[in-house]
Amino acid sequence: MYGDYQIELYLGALGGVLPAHPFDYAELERSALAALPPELRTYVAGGAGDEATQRGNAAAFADHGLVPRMFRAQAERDLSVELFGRRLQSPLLLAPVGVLGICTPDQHGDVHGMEAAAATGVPFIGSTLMSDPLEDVAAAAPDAAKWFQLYTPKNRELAASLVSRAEAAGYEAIVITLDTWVPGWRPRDLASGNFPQLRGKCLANYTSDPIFQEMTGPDPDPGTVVMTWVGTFGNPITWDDLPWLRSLTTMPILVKGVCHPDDARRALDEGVDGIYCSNHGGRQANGGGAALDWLPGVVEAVGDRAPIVFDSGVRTGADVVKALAMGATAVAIGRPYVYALALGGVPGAVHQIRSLQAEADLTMAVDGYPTLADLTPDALRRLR
Ligand SMILES: Cc1cc2nc3c(=O)[nH]c(=O)nc-3n(C[C@H](O)[C@H](O)[C@H](O)COP(=O)(O)O)c2cc1C
Ligand SMILES: O=C(O)C(=O)c1ccccc1
Repeated sequence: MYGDYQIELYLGALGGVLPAHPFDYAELERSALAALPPELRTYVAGGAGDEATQRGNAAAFADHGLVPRMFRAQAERDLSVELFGRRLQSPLLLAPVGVLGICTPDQHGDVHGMEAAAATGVPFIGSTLMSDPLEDVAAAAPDAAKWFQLYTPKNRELAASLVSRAEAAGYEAIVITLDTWVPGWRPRDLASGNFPQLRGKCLANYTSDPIFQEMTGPDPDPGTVVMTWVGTFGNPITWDDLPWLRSLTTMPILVKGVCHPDDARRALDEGVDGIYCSNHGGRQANGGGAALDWLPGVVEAVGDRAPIVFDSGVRTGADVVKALAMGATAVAIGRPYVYALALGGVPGAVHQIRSLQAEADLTMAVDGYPTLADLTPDALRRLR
C-alpha cells in the first residue's frame, strides 16, 4: 500500500532519522536548481515565452476540487492499472526528459532515472536525447517497464533504426512526440545561450546508431556530429507521415502532444494505440491553455478506445488524482523527478515518486474513492 510510506517516514523519525529529501515542490525546485550547473538551470526550469502557459499548467489543478465522500472507507486501496498488457501497480510514469542524462554529476542520469523507475515499479519513458545509448539505459533495469520516446528524424532509415533498437533492447511502447519538430521560443535559454544538444550533449542515441554513423562518416569531430544532428532533428511531421510511422513497429504507439479531440480521434482512426495529452510542460508554445483544460475534450473523444496518458503541471498526489478523475488512464511527471534526481540522486527520485504515490493513495482513501474505478468526473467540481 503506497500510503505505508507515511508510516515508514514517521517510524524512521522516531528512530532518529529525519527524511533527507524535500516534500514541498517549491523547496525541491529551489534546492535542485541551486545544485544543477548554471547552464542546466534555465533549460530545465524554463519554458516558452513569458511562461504563462507553464505556470497555468500547475495552477489549473486548483480550479478543480475533489468532493469528499464518506461511508466508503476501504483499508485496501487499488491504484493498479493495466497498460498495453502490463499491470502497473500505480498509474504513474516518468515523462521523457532529454537532458536527464546530464542532470546527475556522473552524466548518467538516464541510467539513474531508469533505476529509480525500477525501484518504484513506475515505467520509465526514455527520451531520444540520452547521454548513454538506449541499450545501456535499458540494461540498468532489464525487468523494469520502459517505453521509448521518438523524436522522428528526417532520415527515415535512422527513425526505423532507433525504433528497432528500442524494441530489441526491451522497450515496450513508442511515444512519438509531435510538438517539438521545431524548438519553442524560450527566452531564458536564448538569453543565456543554452541549448545542450547544440553543445553536443545527450546525442548518444545518434552517435551509437549505425545509420547516423553512415551520415557522419567515421570518427566525426564534435562539430560534424552536431551539424548532422541539426540537419535531421526537426522533422515537420504531418498526417501523411502517420502510416509510415505506424509501419515501423508492431509495438504500441502513443502520440504525445495531442490536445484537440479531433486530433485524438483521427490518430486512433489511423492506427495509434494511445493518446498522450500534454503541452510539453509549457516549454514549446506559450499562449495556450493549461494542458489540464484540454484533457476532458480528449477523454470524451477517445472514450474507451485507447488509454490516455496525461502530463504537464502535475506536482502533487492530489494533482495525480484529479487528472485520473478527469479520465486520464495514467499520469506522467517531468520536472518533479528531474529535480529530485538532480538533488538527491536515485534515493531522491525514489522519495519523490513514493511521496506522489503515497499522497495519491491517501487522498483517494480519505476522500472515499478507494480504487481507480471510483474516480470519475463526478469526484470533481469546477471551482472557478
Ligand atoms: C528539461 C526537459 C526536457 C524535456 N525533454 C523532452 C524530450 O526529450 N522528449 C519529450 O517528448 N518531452 C520532453 N520534455 C517534456 C516532458 O516529457 C513532459 O511533457 C513535461 O516535462 C511535463 O511537464 P512537467 O515538467 O510540468 O511535469 C522535457 C521536459 C523537460 C522539463
Ligand atoms: O527541451 C525539450 O523540452 C525538448 O524536448 C527539446 C529537445 C530538442 C529541441 C527542442 C526541444
